Amino acid sequence: MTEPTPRQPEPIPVTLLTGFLGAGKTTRLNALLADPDLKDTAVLINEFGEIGLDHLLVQHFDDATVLLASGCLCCTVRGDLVEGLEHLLRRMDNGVIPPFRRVMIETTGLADPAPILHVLMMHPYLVMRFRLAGVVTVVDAVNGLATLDAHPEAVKQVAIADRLVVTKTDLLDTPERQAGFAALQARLDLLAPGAVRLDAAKGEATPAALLDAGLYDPATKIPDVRRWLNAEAVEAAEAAQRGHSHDANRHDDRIRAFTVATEALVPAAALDMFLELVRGMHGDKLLRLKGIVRLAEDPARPLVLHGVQHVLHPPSQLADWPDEDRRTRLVMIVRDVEPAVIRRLFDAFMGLPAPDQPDGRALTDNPLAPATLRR
Ligand SMILES: Nc1nc2c(ncn2[C@@H]2O[C@H](COP(=O)(O)OP(=O)(O)OP(=O)(O)O)[C@@H](O)[C@H]2O)c(=O)[nH]1
Repeated sequence: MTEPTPRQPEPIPVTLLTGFLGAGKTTRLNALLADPDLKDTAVLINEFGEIGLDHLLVQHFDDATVLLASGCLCCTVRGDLVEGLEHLLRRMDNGVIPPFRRVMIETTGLADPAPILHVLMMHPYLVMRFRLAGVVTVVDAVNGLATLDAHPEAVKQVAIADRLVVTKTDLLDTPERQAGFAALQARLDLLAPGAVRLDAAKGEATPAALLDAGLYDPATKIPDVRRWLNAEAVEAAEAAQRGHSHDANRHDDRIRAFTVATEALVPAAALDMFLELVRGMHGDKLLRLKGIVRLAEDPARPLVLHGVQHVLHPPSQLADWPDEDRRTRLVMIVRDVEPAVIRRLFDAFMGLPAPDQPDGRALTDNPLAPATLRR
């Protein structure tokens, strides 16, 4: 008789809380952790900010709190993060700390969030035990505009957000500040059209609104693709931007959010080649990719894609389509690359080459190209 395979525990949702220096991350974290529903949350903090976590909460979460080294940028943080997450799991699995139901990671204000997301997407063990529940970016209503102008990392933090929390709107007490805030809102529309925006001062940044930005509806555990992709908002923003000229000197004007959609079935090999090429040629410019794909080989079970720069989360398949919309839809956020270039590439791999374009010709006239693409 064969031993029953032990059931894999449900992956634990992880929320990444980011935002520029002084934007209000720790204040938000404190407010969230005060909610009784979040009492079994483990917290990883990149460094303690000036106001720190509320004293009682630090005590309360002491066993489940890991203070990461204060080295703030990219690679140095990766090892600490892996170690921090493994440490938490080990202590939970051994019964040293009570089980936690979610993890929140607060980055430093200067952090590029991509390497942190990479850990959650490609670590062979952690990827099985944790799932990304979303990126929450905090933006200061008063200083946000100047910060976006001066700091490309702040632009990136905003561009990859699933949720944007605007703080300090209570300080918009002069016409200048109000005008600055209106300009900030326009920038956020352009940079992160798919991110739901919440005003902290109006009490909108509730745990429910912030913490479950992942694919699965937390209440029903059913995938909610429409809400997760929010492709409609990205399409609407793209339409609104069409025809506008851009000042190429501004960091965020080089960022574009766009969608690629098709009714056609997508052959797995064509999708693989498309993704390989996009990651190979434009990986560092691909800030974020989310998508759902109707595979030719298995059209009834949609494939879910999620990537940040060169790194793609191992794709997963849903048991069924969650709603009537069965189109393949990809939402991409790119920097310094024209959406048209990516779209042409997608069409070329889908067997819809544009013969007047070098991209299309290179694929269709190339004797080494797969037979399905040759004319
Ligand atoms: N008026 C007002 N002040 C706020 C709000 N949110 C945060 N603050 C204040 O802004 C300052 C910075 O907030 P923090 O929560 O420390 O910001 P942070 O992003 O964690 O800062 P760093 O850790 O330095 O990156 C603190 O003095 C907060 O009290 C808000 O919505 N309104």
